[in-house]
Amino acid sequence: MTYDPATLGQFTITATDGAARRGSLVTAHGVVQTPIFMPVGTQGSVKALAPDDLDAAGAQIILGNTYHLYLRPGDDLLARKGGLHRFASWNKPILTDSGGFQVFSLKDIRKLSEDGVEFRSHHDGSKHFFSPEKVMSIQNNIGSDIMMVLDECVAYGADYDYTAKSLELTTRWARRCRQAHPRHKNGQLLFGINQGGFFKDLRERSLAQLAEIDFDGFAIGGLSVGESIPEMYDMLHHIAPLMPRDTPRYLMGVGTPLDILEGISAGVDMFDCVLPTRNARNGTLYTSQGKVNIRRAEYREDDSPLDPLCPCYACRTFSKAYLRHLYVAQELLSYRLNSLHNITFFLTLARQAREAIEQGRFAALKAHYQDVFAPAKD
Ligand SMILES: CNc1nc2c(CCc3ccc(C(F)(F)F)cc3)c3[nH]c(N)nc(=O)c3cc2[nH]1
Ligand SMILES: [Zn+2]
Repeated sequence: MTYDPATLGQFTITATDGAARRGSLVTAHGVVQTPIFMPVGTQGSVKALAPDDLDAAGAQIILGNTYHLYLRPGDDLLARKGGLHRFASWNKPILTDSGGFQVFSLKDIRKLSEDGVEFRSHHDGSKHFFSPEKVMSIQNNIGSDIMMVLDECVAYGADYDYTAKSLELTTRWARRCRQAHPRHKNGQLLFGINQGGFFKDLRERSLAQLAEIDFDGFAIGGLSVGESIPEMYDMLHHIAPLMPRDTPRYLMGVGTPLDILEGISAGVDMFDCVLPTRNARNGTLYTSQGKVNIRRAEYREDDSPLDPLCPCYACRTFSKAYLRHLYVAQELLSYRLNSLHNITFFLTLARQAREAIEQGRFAALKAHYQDVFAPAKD
């Protein structure tokens, strides 16, 4: 790819509406417009969708995972194939998570030390070790445009002392990642990850420590880990405004349409979530009129499109009755069409947010969707 080292990593805010920001981030594989939703492609593919589907849906950047890609096909193989962009024929930006969260989600098959984390592969039980330097090397081999530092995402409910110790380790690891990956080496940006659990003073301490390190952006980690919505929103609104203003803010693993709009209202710029593709596979579809469970018998003879306002191929071409049939018949086409629709919905939501911020009507957009997705009044 060709990029201009002078502008690489530049984040420009072109409009604000309250704390919400409309911006753009220069990466080696193109400029990313924010606020943005990033489809999750754990193993180098957004499940059931091909790059041309993602292009058609308006995806600007996809996510990959160090943990999964290291285990299979192997970051050394990816390096030999010219990196993940070429291997997966995706020529737009890629962000890779460091693998920290995935390893810590493996529960007891891992051991934590100052130097890193030892874990067993969920494929064959073989032993592996991730140090900050190792995950930087893996992400170099993957060739992602945005790399994440190795961090410890403490479990929901971790006590103050454990959380305080953990954030210090995460900061030391962040420094080692920075040292291992010189600024913008082969066009790759590096984001720090804020931790500190649900303790506001620890969150501020983590942020103060990370802000001293030269990062291209900052993520909020340790949320969407099983806490209640009010707990997540409370911490989100506390910490987001305290993060550096002139670099992107990424809220990891969030979230539902309403969570994303809440995050944008707090000043967050980047989001990722597995919901669109995961829920597509269980028939839960997001539409401009609310959630539709395509399995329901009421759609058996429904000739109307899934979402009359949606421009996606599934909504332009098929009826609810057919989409329901595919799901019930467990046809593979059901995964593809439902995933295409849900990804289009989340990307459209982000585009509508960008336009609303430019026009100073973000609060109205948020209120509209709060009505659309209000919990069913029983
Ligand atoms: C769902 N909740 C959640 N997800 C979280 C994630 C994963 C985000 C992610 C990134 C890439 C992929 C890929 F599959 F597309 F690759 C999948 C998921 C976190 N990641 C790190 N590093 N620290 C955190 O503290 C953290 C907290 C997280 N809460
Ligand atoms: Zn659609």
